[in-house]
Amino acid sequence: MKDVLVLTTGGTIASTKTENGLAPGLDAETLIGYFERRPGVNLSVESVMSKDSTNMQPEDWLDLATRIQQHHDNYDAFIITHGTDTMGYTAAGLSYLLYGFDKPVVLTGSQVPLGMVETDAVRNLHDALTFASQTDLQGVYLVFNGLVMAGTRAVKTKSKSYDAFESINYPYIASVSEGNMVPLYQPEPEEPVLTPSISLDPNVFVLKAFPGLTVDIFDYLATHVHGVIIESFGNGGLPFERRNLIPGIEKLIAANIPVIITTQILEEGQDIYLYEVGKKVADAGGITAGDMNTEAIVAKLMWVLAQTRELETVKTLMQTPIAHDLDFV
Ligand SMILES: NC(=O)C[C@H](N)C(=O)O
Repeated sequence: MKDVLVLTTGGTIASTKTENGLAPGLDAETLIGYFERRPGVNLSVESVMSKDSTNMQPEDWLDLATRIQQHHDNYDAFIITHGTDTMGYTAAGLSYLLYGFDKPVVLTGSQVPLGMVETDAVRNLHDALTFASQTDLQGVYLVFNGLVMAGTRAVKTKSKSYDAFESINYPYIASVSEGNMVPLYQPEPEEPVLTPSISLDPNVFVLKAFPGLTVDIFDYLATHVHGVIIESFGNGGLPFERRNLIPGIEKLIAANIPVIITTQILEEGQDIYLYEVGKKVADAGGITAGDMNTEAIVAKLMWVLAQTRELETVKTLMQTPIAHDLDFV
């Protein structure tokens, strides 16, 4: 018998029409009624919160991770129903917070609420249950529209279609349909090298570069945040002519604030030394995030900063592959 705990958090999957637009309203017992009963699977449910995932913040990831850790011995697998808008962030956040967790944790949700004829929720619930109850894999995964993705690699790329999520820079783990799972990729086992830690420092900032960005924003960042993520251009470049941003990076490093460099380009990661515009960023102390996505970098940096603010250690941890988040830097 497999004991599976469903944790509900809200999202479109649990939403109903209100005079203010769609909002979560479906209670956990009603939601669990939509799962089909399967021989050998015992389902329990716990309502954690009832939020549009837009309102979910790092404290909510901590709440979920703590509960899952507390329930570790009582269940074989966990399913979290969640809004799609920030599900990629929560999946990444839980991947770090539950570092070394030896059971599957599966997030799912829907683009159309349960109870509407065209809903994708029933399918996603069934598929999440199929994967959660059949897989031998451990750690955090996201199941959507028949595909299973690593929690650190799932990015929402469509705002309305059923195939809302893509696995970025990493193969899909499995496909799921009508109770059957077809494994597509066996993730490399990762040697546990770190101590698990359920803590976060949410004091980070994501800065998206654009032509015309001026360096003065760095003065504010240097005195207000503990870590900065810059979504640079292309392979990791930032301008060094006219509105030169390089002194801004140097200022942050001098203030002991790590500067993580990622790219606005969704696929294929970056190669920071390929161009002069990237090498200057690296020489100024920018820490390349390789092929990690922004969702994973945000969550990882919060997790790392809660453990250390020592720049070299932050760099080492950020560039250590965790939960399949990173293939190269
Ligand atoms: N499809 C969804 O779930 C979107 C919703 N706004 C949410 O993230 O909660």
